[in-house]
Amino acid sequence: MAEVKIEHVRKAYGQKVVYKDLNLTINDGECFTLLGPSGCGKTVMLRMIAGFESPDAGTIKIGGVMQSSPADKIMVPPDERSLGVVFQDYAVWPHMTVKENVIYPLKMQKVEKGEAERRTQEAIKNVNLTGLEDRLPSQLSGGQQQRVALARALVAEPKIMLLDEPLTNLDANLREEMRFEIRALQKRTGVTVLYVTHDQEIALAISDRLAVLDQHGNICQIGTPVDVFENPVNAFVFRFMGISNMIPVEVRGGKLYAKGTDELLSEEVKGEVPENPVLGCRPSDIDLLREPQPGVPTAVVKRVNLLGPIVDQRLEFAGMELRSQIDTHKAVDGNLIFNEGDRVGIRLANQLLFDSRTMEGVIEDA
Ligand SMILES: Nc1ncnc2c1ncn2[C@@H]1O[C@H](COP(=O)(O)OP(=O)(O)OP(=O)(O)O)[C@@H](O)[C@H]1O
Repeated sequence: MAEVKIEHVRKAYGQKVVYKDLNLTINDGECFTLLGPSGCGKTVMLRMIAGFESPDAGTIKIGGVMQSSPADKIMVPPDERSLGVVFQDYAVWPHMTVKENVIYPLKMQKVEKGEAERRTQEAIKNVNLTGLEDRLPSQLSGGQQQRVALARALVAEPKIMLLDEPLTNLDANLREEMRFEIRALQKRTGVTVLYVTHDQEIALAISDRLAVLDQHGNICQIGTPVDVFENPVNAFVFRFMGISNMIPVEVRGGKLYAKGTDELLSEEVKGEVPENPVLGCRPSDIDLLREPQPGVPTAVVKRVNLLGPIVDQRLEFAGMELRSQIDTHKAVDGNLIFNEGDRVGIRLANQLLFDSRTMEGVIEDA
């Protein structure tokens, strides 16, 4: 069993409280991601689980066994926690070949030579580097070097792998390939993976479950990728999961209007209305109508960008900018690529209402 259980953990550096009361369980054999903005405390959490840092209070158990408990003066050292760790800057040794890099932890553990050889070959095979054993890191691509780091972490047969943004320095294509490979590797070996990132695309792609942290180190939501994407608990989570439009709204006579206007967004209001409601919608949730129609909100096209498979169009609506994205084929078929200055009708395909006070803290992509 390699369940990680964190209970009532507190951690501060001087005045800076990173975690007030952290509670989190990572199940045996799952790929779990911590997703949150820069500085929210992801690395601190990994370092506490790994045993590089002690919590100020609370407990951390792995497989039911206490690892950190300041009240009981328990602090199991990192090398006795059965963990594999790959950090973003956890470089492989440049003067050693792939094989020498990977076998190194087993030499340190004084594992018998034959067994060390066998396990090294297996770890190299698991990360698809067979045939490159004798190369030096300088003769490998960035992605291959990261795979060496993964193999070196795997070879010691850890119960848990802790991965801290290991793909950040790779180019987009490699990142996509590697996240698929990490996922496949995790399924093949059954190792529990805790992955840390600020990149929601990676989190959605590789996780069985993920936790979204806000900038204060609070866990806003834990769920499957589909859960979190489709049913975000607040505006922060919604905005963190992708490009978003946030429209301040108000309810009058049971209908939903853009705030301070007569632009009718919906004939009915679904669910509870928060105190300061904002409506969240993705660029793909906005349907554009070629001709403005009575009773349908109208926007003015400000900028048109063909981004290959999608057309991204910026609209001015009720004094704010909205972003619409349509599949390029559909946009061409439906005559929905506009000119700057065109007036268009808009319909919203969903209705997620949030309290605007939960919008704080997301840094929008440009
Ligand atoms: N050793 C330390 N001493 C003082 N403050 C620290 C220390 N380590 C971390 N912090 C602070 O704790 C907070 C959380 O840091 P952490 O590195 O966990 O963030 P993160 O979520 O991993 O960010 P990023 O995505 O940028 O790596 C930050 O405000 C950081 O400045």
